[in-house]
Amino acid sequence: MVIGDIPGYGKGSKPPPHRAEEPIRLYSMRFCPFAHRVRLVLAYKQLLYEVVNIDLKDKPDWYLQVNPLGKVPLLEEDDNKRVFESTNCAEYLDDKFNDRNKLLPAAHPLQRAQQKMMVEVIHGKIAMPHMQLILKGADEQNREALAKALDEIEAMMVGPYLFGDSVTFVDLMVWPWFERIPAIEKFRQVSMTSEERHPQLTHWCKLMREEAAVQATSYPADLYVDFFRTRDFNTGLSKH
Ligand SMILES: N[C@@H](CCC(=O)N[C@@H](CS)C(=O)NCC(=O)O)C(=O)O
Repeated sequence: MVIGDIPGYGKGSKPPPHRAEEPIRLYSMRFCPFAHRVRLVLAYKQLLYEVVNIDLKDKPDWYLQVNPLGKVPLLEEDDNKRVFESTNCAEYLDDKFNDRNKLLPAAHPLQRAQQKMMVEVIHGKIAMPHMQLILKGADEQNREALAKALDEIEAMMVGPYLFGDSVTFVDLMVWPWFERIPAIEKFRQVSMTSEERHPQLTHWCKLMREEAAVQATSYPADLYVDFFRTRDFNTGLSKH
């Protein structure tokens, strides 16, 4: 697969016709961590799907009819069923294809709720406040703040995986940000994590990299670095 060369549909384009052989379509942007969540679930469930990348800087008018918010990810099935919001897409796929690699326990409403809360806490603690700041320009204070947030996440871990002894919804929903840490370290030439300080998270990252779904959806650090170089961190926009 040539990841670096898939074009995004921009203004003036026409919506591509559905392909019968891939009944699920994912509207995406190659480097979007929220879309990455959905790619992980699709791969974990071993589902066939088609990707339509949208040029978020120059969105086609037709995409605003697909998603009134104009955001990716969005799932669309051949019968025009549409689902957006990444965690909603993940839960939808998990429930619809509930005979394959279940992520959220069907019979445990409290555990389902706990997993969803854990995703929000982890994402809220690392992604927005600290990783974004370090991407804009790392300083020692930002790095220590991220390390402290990782201390708290490590303290929340229940097993070798984030919510127990096997992959769950939580692992797949937060992995996109952890996959980007080595790339951010390379881009800003900083060290954000260490095995000494976060042994359990380091071990979890190793386990996650062994997962087939992670391998099928992961990009090399250099590809992220190339993307970061094109990005305007004040507006959040990039050429992709
Ligand atoms: N809460 C949304 C966030 C999705 C999101 O922010 N996607 C970004 C790309 S990474 C986007 O579509 N940005 C374009 C825009 O906001 O117009 C989700 O979880 O799906």
